[in-house]
Amino acid sequence: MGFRPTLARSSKKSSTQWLARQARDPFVRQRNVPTAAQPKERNRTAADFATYRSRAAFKLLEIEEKYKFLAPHDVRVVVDLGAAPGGWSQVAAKKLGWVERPRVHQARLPAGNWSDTSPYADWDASVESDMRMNRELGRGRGMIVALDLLPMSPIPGVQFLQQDIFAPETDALLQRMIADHSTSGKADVILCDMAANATGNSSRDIEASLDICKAVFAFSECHLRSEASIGREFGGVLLIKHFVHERVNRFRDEVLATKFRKVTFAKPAASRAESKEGYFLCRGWLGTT
Ligand SMILES: C[S@@+](CC[C@H](N)C(=O)[O-])C[C@H]1O[C@@H](n2cnc3c(N)ncnc32)[C@H](O)[C@@H]1O
Repeated sequence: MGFRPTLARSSKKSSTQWLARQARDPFVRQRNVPTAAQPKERNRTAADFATYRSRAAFKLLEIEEKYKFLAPHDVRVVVDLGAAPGGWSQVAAKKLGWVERPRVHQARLPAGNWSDTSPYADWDASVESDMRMNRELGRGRGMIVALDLLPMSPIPGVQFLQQDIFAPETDALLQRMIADHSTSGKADVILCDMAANATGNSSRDIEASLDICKAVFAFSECHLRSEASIGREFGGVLLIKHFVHERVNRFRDEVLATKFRKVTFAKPAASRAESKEGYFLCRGWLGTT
């Protein structure tokens, strides 16, 4: 059913603003009115809006179109942290040459207490069948390793792990997934669009954003390809969402900027102006010395 602006009149101010914003949002309009006149956001076509699962996909597309860090042919393993519902994974898989078709694959860990006894048995079987299917499909180079707390429906070229980034076993599980697709055991690109639920308390929200940035940086320290580790000219890339704040900028200056050749701030047009989110694109991981 299409969006009805009359609803806004009987609502409170905040919901009125929300409804009006939804009405202007080309991604939402496309989803609500699939057969109506097709909107365009900058150079996006209606097909683009129909293709991706989230408006977040357009943020990654914009940053990627400008900096082309997924395009190089030696980018084969991309980790997508905070991936659900899957827009960024779709973009990354496409950039690696995967084509979305009805036949899909997905590696999922067994639910329940898999970590208590022999967590890897079922999983190994699932990864093996995944890889066989990839070979049969013969499409795309490399793999996207995606993680989220929430479930995510399958995308070709994407292996998904439903898990908390902060859980102690997550690192080892992601490491196994990366190693399955990379001879060096390292990821070429790490993406993080992860966000904790906003509390409305800005210092708590900043704290949560910093916690995520620190956890993802620690993960990158172990799993991102460096110039030395891989004998390539340019080290790996980390794209990380954050809430814009001077404390986070300090983290950029004191941590990110010392470990990457170049750190660039990005605020794509697809990110709402009123949102405090921004992205750090960190290129050229120098490695740990
Ligand atoms: C903005 S959404 C990501 C949208 C995604 N990039 C896309 O294009 O569809 C942020 C995601 O981070 C996930 N998330 C938040 N905290 C997390 C955590 N501790 N571990 C794993 N995922 C988390 C949320 O479940 C949510 O799906």
